[in-house]
Amino acid sequence: MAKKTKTQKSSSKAGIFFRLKSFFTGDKFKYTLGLFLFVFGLYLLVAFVSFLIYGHADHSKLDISWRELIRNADIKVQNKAGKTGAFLGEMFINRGFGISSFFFVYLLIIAAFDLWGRSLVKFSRAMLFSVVLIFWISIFSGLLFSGFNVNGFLNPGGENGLFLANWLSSMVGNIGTFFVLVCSLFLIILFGVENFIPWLKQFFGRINKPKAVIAGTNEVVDDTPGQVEPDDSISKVINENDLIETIFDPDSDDLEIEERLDVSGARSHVESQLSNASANVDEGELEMTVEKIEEETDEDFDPGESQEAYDPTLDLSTYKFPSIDLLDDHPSGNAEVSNEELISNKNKIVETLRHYKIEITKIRATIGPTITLYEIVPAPGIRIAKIKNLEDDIALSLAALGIRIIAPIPGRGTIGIEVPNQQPEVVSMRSIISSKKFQESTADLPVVLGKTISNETFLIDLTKMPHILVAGATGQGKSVGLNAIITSLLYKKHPSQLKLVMIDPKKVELSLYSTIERHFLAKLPDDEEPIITDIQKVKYTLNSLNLEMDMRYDLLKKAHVRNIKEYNGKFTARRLNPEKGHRYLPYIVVIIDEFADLIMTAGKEIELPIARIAQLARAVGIHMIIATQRPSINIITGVIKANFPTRIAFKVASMIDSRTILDTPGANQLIGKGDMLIAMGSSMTRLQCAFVDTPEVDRICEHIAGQQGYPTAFMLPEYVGESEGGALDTDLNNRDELFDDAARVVVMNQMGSTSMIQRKFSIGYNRAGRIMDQLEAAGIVGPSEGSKARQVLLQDEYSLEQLLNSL
Ligand SMILES: Nc1ncnc2c1ncn2[C@@H]1O[C@H](COP(=O)(O)OP(=O)(O)OP(=O)(O)O)[C@@H](O)[C@H]1O
Repeated sequence: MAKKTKTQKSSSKAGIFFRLKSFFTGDKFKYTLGLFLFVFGLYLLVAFVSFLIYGHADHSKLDISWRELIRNADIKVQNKAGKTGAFLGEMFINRGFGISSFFFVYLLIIAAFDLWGRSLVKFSRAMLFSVVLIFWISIFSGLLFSGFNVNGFLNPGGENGLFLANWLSSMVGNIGTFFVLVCSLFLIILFGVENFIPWLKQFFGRINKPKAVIAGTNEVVDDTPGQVEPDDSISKVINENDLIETIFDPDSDDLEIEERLDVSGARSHVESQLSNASANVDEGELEMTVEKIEEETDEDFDPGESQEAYDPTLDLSTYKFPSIDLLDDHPSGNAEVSNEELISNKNKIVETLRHYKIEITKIRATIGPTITLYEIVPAPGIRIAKIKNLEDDIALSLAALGIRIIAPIPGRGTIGIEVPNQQPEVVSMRSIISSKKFQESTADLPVVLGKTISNETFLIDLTKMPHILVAGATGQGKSVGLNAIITSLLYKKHPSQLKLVMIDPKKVELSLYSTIERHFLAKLPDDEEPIITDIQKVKYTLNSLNLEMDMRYDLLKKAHVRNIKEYNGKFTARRLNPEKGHRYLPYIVVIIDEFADLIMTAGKEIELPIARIAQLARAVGIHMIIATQRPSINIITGVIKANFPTRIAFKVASMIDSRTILDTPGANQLIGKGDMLIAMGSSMTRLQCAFVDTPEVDRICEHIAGQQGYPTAFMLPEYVGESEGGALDTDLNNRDELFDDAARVVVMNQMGSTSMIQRKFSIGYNRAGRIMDQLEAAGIVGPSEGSKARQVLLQDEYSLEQLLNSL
């Protein structure tokens, strides 16, 4: 009996304790305290500002004894916060820390918002820096105003500041105190201001940047954009954005070559060279100079050097980036378009148009790697649609395939006729990897695809795309295109920064990358093959990527950041604690080569996880590139299309296919062998895709695989298929031994997240999922809400303990 009473007493004590605890950790208390701090902060602000304005007038009153001040209502002060305000101003500002006391107002207000669950800044950090700044400013002001009061009453450093300043200068002298203050200010900025170091580096980099010297001359040119006048010395050089335009007079056979020099781009002129392989050709009255543009390259470029060394790369600190020598220089020279070809094409275009009574005032040709763009300016009054309709007639008269009319060319006020060159140029991967644009790119996931019609290297940042759909009939360059994308990434990214998920139902296309498994590939824990070829495994992998995405979102939320870049920035600045589950997040690029096979076999089971990744994964650094030979509407469904804003089309069989992929005709008129169109939003660009052959890819993979790698491939979270996971253990008599602890964690954090349980207890996803189901069955959390955390149904630990006792 006595024992029972004792137990009852102790359980009622525990009850009071829990009730008190849950009151002080409960929302009501937080909101009330928050309100109190906020109002007090505002009051203090009014008191301080009034003190600065009216302190002079109130000063004499503050000498009266405090008891008298309280008792005698006739004693009035001008401070808008009354006598208390005047007193607080005197205590905080004059006797305390001077004007830096305003930081107390700041701290009160951010503390209030923190309690209301709307963190303006991280409180502990703000607190630390405020305290440091309070001391710094008060000492500085104490030193500056030592010996006199502003306005006869104000002590800007406060008594504490004055005391510390006096003490410091007695120890190290006024000069020493000044140095101490300057050094400490530097440290405050160093630790307090994000990105201060990169800014500093950039600043010193700018000061130290050597002046560039034009090759072969002694001329020194400042490397600042827009500074160089187009004088004789630079008119000989041309950068990669410059192009040679051939301007024709439509009525004569004369050919006038014009060099268009981009003055704004002149800074790169000094490093680039135009090889003036000039040839004068006499053809009757025609005199013509043919010039070849050589795009600037830097064969000595070692991508390894351009990488900023930062923490995650230290895992494999000896990793050497592939060198440019692993790539071949597929010799085909530059665009070999003869003058005869240019003139004959021009004549045929003009004649065909004349035949249909279309007069033109100007015609201009721009020679690209595989096609030449003839731009025409029609005479006034000619309808554009009329020219557009002549596509087939012009193709017939030129006896060439792949003619495309762009009417009008956006932003140029001309009509473009793209005519394939008789001898197309192969754009080697080597030439574009060594291009200045790629080398100097600061994009997070830079991808060089090839060259535009004006011989510019075309570079995209995959993080901005953010997912790409690639289509093209068989043999038109799709696989080469995918290899070009992967190669670009491998040349710029360290294994710690990038992971590739390779899905290849055709089993042959991506198999050559299996050797870089331990460096760049990601797979499911129980997968043997790093390249996923089996449909069932593809389903699991895509679902697992969804889980990875959800886990990454949880981490981003915990870190109060919006995207992977900010998250990794914070992580590398050591502002996120790995013990709390934070980790460096590599970008994940998912590559699917033959998407049609997957959709035909598994339909929605494939389409839905892909669509979900495509909709949500951009912010967490997961990007997808999916390729198909069969761009029909049952493969590229509306859902897929809506979520893949960037689409690449190699030559396709029909106009319908072109419409399916690009929403417009055009891809059916391409000439194959890497000739492609890339649509990004409303803009469309024709490119010659870079060519990278299988032996080159092999060499790159060998180079990477020969180096020290991680012990395994990057492991994606374990995913249990519905068939296996259907019989989840929700029998509460058979609870997991971590059930009680997991319940406490969930209630304490008020967050029903499986990945949180997984992290806290270092258990696999399956077990964490099972515990979550048991928590649901016990009524502790609500049902699953997809990617969102589940609702927690118990508000405090006291109710939880009661429930656990009753189970
Ligand atoms: N960018 C390019 N430059 C020059 N030639 C190219 C280019 N791309 C592809 N080719 C040529 O076309 C051939 C077929 O290319 P690729 O293997 O990429 O086609 P595909 O579209 O992937 O075909 P499939 O769908 O059957 O795999 C290559 O072997 C090469 O000879």
